Amino acid sequence: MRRSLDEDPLTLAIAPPPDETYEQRVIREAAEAEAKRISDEIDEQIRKEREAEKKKKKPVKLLLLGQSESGKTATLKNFQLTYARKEWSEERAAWRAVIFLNLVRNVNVIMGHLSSEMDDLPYFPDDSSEDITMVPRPPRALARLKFTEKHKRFKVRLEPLVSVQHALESRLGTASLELKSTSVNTAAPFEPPAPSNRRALQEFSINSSNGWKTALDKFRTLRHTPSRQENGNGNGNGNGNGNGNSSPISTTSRRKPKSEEEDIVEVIASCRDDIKALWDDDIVGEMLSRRKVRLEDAPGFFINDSDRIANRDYQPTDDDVIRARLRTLGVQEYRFIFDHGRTMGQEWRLYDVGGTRNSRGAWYPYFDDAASIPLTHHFLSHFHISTAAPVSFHCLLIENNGLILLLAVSPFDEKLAEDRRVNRLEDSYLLWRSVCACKLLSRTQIILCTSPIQFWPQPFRSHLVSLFFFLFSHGITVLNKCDLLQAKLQRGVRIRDSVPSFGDRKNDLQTATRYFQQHFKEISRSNSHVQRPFYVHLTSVIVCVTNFRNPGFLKNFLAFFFRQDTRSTALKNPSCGNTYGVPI
Ligand SMILES: Nc1nc2c(ncn2[C@@H]2O[C@H](COP(=O)(O)OP(=O)(O)OP(=O)(O)O)[C@@H](O)[C@H]2O)c(=O)[nH]1
Ligand SMILES: [Mg+2]
Repeated sequence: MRRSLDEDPLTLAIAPPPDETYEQRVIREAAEAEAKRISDEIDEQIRKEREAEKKKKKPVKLLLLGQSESGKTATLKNFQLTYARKEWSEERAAWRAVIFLNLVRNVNVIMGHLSSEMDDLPYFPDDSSEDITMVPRPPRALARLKFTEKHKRFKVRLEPLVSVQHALESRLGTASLELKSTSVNTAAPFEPPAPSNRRALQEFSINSSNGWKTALDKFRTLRHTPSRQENGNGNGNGNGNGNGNSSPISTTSRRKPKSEEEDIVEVIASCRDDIKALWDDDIVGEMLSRRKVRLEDAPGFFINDSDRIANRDYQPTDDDVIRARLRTLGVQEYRFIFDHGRTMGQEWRLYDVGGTRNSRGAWYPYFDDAASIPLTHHFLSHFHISTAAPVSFHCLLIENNGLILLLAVSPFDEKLAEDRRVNRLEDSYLLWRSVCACKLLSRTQIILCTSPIQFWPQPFRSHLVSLFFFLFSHGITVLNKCDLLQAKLQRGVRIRDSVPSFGDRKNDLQTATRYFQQHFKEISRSNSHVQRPFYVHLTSVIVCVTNFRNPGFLKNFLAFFFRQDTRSTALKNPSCGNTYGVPI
């Protein structure tokens, strides 16, 4: 049975009264129009919010690549420091152990050299399978150094730091140990793995549970859960358990973790004056220079800060954390929700990889934008590359997002830690060439950094991410490890001695950076399947300072970061790049 329209209860309810006057009708219709306007406004608002939500939800994914020690993790830390401050400050204290380890390890390196020099022996750092011919030895023609009682005392007093190093290493896990050798002898691991290098892939897993986060977590857990451990010992009090004084820390010690940590701090603090005296000692300085040991340029160098760090109350500063060195293992995924700034609420996923040659095989799956299996943290931690897993199965991470390749030019005269036969710069060239030639990446914009931005003055650091936004759209070279490069050149290290093709060019920063950039550009041009735009930007602190003397640069630099629409302007106008970049 059909009801007539007049009988519909809703229609009846909203129908105007039958005796409505003309004035009443005008008022009613105006009210209805106003209600509709408000309703439309609300709908529009909801639509906009949904759109914004959709945009916001799409995370920005960024893959950080580069050889070991090129500064990938330092770059990641810069992101975190700038845009996820809460997480950063929660984590900062846990870096104390890493910084202690970095400090102690450097002291132990000096002590190793000192002992062998005093005994007139060559020194082989750690248990590395170092080629004897590559170990720097003092020239025989020089007179023997005059060691005194003071040096003997250093040996005795700083001896406990060896055990401290081992204790810290065992706490922090594999990431705290630098790789000393590898069976992989190629810089280009991203070709689909041939049977011959599948073995290398097997050596590690893609795992988010073995990186610095986990290393730090281990340390944090130990610090925050003393009571559980203490119960086992039948004594509920963490202090004064009669284990004595600053005796060397034993890795096999069964003492409570909290007191072990206190012991570590105690030993380091008690060695403070000797560390300083050792570093300031002229004979030791002469010995290191004869042996061509430049600890100041090495990752995680903190001896100059030992007064502050070898201290019971020491708490790491932001700079300390960025300078701290802990190797990345496998592939690590980090998620940041930016907690302020223009991109507040935006989720970023950064993928930090291990850069040693034997780790690079793990990068390949991350280039694959053919498949699109969503990758979660959980998934990562259970995903292993094995000889059985076909590479095509590996999943997309980078969709239409970016990739930052960090290549250091400053170690032009250094060797890879994992393969002492390979020059670092040569490895960088090979790496860059294979990334350019990689078909999977042929349409990916690549950001080539020659080091992270960690040594920028603080005010400029906060623009790091904005810079990367810009770089995303370009595929740009950022030459950024100029602090070390310049220091090296100023000390008189000649590039041509390590890079013969550099020839008789001027041995200064500007000439060197131009030369290296040109080389990278040539490699890109001759190896890329699809030509990429190639701009060069100098971003290290030293170059920044130089550039800031140029008002044009400063104006553009600031305008670029502070104006909402500058990014698109810069994109439309390629000459913009030259204002603060270097045309080559
Ligand atoms: N002086 C100087 N030191 C840098 C620079 N970039 C990185 N470092 C230091 O070099 C060390 C290595 O940097 P990381 O960020 O750990 O290198 P990585 O690329 O993550 O290395 P892997 O994890 O082994 O692949 C750290 O102690 C950094 O503080 C730079 O531009 N100048
Ligand atoms: Mg790293």
